[in-house]
Amino acid sequence: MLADEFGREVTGVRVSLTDRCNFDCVYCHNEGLGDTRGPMDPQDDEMSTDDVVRFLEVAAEFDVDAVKFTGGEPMLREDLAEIIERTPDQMEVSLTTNGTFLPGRAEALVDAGLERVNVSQDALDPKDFAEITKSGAYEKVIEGVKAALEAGLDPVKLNMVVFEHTAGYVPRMVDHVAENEGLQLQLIEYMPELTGKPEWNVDIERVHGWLAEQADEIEHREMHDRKRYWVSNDDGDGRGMVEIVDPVENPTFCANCHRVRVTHEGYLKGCLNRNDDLKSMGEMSKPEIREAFREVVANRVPYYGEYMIQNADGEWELNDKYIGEYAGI
Ligand SMILES: Nc1nc2c(ncn2[C@@H]2O[C@H](COP(=O)(O)OP(=O)(O)OP(=O)(O)O)[C@@H](O)[C@H]2O)c(=O)[nH]1
Ligand SMILES: C[S@@+](CC[C@H](N)C(=O)[O-])C[C@H]1O[C@@H](n2cnc3c(N)ncnc32)[C@H](O)[C@@H]1O
Ligand code: SF4
Ligand code: SF4
Repeated sequence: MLADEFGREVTGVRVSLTDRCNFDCVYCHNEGLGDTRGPMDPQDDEMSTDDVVRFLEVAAEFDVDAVKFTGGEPMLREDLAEIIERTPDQMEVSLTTNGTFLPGRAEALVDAGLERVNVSQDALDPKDFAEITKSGAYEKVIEGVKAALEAGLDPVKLNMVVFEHTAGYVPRMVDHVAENEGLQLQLIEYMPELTGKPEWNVDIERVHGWLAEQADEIEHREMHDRKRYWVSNDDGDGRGMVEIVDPVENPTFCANCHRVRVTHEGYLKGCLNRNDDLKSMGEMSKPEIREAFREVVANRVPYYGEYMIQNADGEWELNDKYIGEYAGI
């Protein structure tokens, strides 16, 4: 297994299969690569099925045991089932999707080897949903969640970004997962770095505080040291798990970051928040990909805590050490 100089072993990879999307969510960071707006048809810049599989085979050689497929909207890839089918057996396969294409396709993905799915659902109301996603596909997403549960995906996590437009929904979403078996809720701290709208920020500590009051039990997940709150519904006959993903200015989160990313164009990337460490796999052979993977892992640094450090006033700023060396400025 490969580890960086901060002792962070790389156990997972996060592969973006496309930057195309049928939604236009107001907050979207597109995995650190900007805009998803553009043509819906397959694009020449996307990794081919063979490119994705070749990379996964190399990652498996380094004992990587989990892959997350994401995007853009990964289900726009017609070859998704084939990619999953050809993913090395040792890897747990999960998918993050907006859910609209799950109806009619969830079962085939499970047959191919998909084990878990996260579906982005930021509201429980079609009007609010449309405002956030710029799409009227609310019913399709609800159908998608149902299809995922019926296909046996376990758990089905609902992803909700907590920001100005959604913060008021948190209690209803928590009840919703407590009342519906098979669902879990993942509350994602809004990342303003990549959207340029700091005014939408919500203090995630307040959400932690509220959940701590509601919870029967609190756990820590190994990945990112994320907190998980187990909450019962009002009638006491249902219980749901709520996980908080709170990476912003959180050195503990970064210290427990064990994944390398791959962009849809086949660039290896050591950190979501950085684009100055990209390494193209282009036409590389397997031995060359092995070398590139080693190099990207070796150059990984915890973003908050090393790449960005706190000054005397407690503000985060770029560590001088990386100016020029990585940041290219
Ligand atoms: N900054 C940062 N954000 C992350 C990281 N991992 C997840 N996130 C945020 O959380 C969002 C949701 O992640 P998902 O793809 O649903 O899944 P996950 O939380 O990574 O993994 P699972 O919970 O195991 O399914 C991502 O799109 C990011 O916004 C990370 O390592 N760094
Ligand atoms: C980029 S999307 C790609 C997968 C798929 N299209 C979807 O929406 O689930 C992956 C996740 O990133 C989250 N996300 C996007 N922009 C974000 C931001 N600015 N802050 C926090 N999370 C964000 C979304 O909510 C979604 O759950
Ligand atoms: S569905 Fe996912 S990729 Fe598409 S715009 Fe929304 S968050 Fe971004
Ligand atoms: S180092 Fe920190 S910001 Fe970068 S991907 Fe890992 S957890 Fe996210």
